[in-house]
Amino acid sequence: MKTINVILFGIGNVGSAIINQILQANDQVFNKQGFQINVPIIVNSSLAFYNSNSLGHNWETDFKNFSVPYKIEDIIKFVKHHELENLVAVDATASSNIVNSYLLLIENGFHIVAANKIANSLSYDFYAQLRNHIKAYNRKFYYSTNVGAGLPVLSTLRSLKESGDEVLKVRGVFSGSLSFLFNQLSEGERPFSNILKHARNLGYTEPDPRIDLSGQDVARKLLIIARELDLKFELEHIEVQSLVPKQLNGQTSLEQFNARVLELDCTIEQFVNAKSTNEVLRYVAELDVKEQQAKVKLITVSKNSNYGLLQGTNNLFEIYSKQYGNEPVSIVGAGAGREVTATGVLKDLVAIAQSIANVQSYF
Ligand SMILES: NC(=O)C1=CN([C@@H]2O[C@H](COP(=O)(O)OP(=O)(O)OC[C@H]3O[C@@H](n4cnc5c(N)ncnc54)[C@H](O)[C@@H]3O)[C@@H](O)[C@H]2O)C=CC1
Ligand SMILES: N[C@@H](CC=O)C(=O)O
Repeated sequence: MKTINVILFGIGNVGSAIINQILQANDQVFNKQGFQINVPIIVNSSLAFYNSNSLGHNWETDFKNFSVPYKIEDIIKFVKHHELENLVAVDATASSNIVNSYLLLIENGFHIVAANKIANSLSYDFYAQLRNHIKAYNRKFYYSTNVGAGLPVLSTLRSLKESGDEVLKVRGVFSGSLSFLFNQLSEGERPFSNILKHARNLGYTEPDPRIDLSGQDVARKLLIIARELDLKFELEHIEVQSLVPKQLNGQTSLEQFNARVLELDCTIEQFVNAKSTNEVLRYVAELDVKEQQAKVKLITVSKNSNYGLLQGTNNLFEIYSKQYGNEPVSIVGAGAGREVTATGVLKDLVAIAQSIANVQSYF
């Protein structure tokens, strides 16, 4: 039986769901494939809980009672002292702090699985350096949840490219929280700021929802798609329409933004008033590969269109390619949420575990 040792950075919405799904899957699924996943260390922004075997179902109490301040060097010292093998650092934070340690972790034997999009949306130089490091140290870097949460978007793009097809355009609704916000808004019951609060409580938005509202989260996803298609784009290449009111745009703290969130309603009201009754608002992204153009903007669509019919946190990815012609490959499904994202992270972990345990995967 092979053991995969996951060091989990971030125990919020996604991180906590990852732990619970691992604990459930080990006995029911993973052991039958010849491996199990242990989680000997979990950390948040300041504290770490160490357990050289693995967490139990009472991990939250253990964390509360026994976690201690840490530095990344302490994590590395611990795994070496306990001779832990098959190490995977899982980044379930929204912080660049851990990203700054990726290269050091790789040098110390860690594979990387990231829900955090920051690493893949920094400069192209870092994007290339990270991949060179992964190759040089014979590690794996998986990040399927960077685009579309648990949806098979990046794997579909990769398989089209590797089978010789040519992706010409990718467009759609790439934000789960903004999908939820605008399809709830079209119900006409509640103000935008109230729906935003609900989206945050449900774990759909980024820790700072301005990352969603400003279009930065969608721009990161579009950038990651562009780079998967070998376009050496920078974030600046992407034209982004921000929904954050100008007076709140970047000059305020998160606390000040939260205190003034009602001002968001006035901004959104202008867009609502400008559309016709049989239209709804959708926040869309579009990459034109040939024209090398990438845009993120708010548009109006017919209520009865495939965009207008999106519900919940559903994303829509339309992938236009040479072989598929005018009918795109379409991927629709939940684009945010702690459980679907954790499932996406587990898919990445299982891919690493299967390669270590020499398990034949059918896809
Ligand atoms: N929530 C969702 O539906 C999806 C989230 N993601 C990504 O997953 C990541 C986490 O999202 P959530 O769990 O919703 O956020 P969250 O705010 O619920 O959890 C973030 C966790 O990271 C910890 N953290 C912050 N800074 C840290 C640091 N320097 N070192 C270690 N831990 C640190 C926080 O203490 C918290 O436990 C984000 O990057 C997000 O973009 C990706 C797809 C979907
Ligand atoms: N905040 C993001 C989470 C998934 O990437 C979103 O709303 O899509």
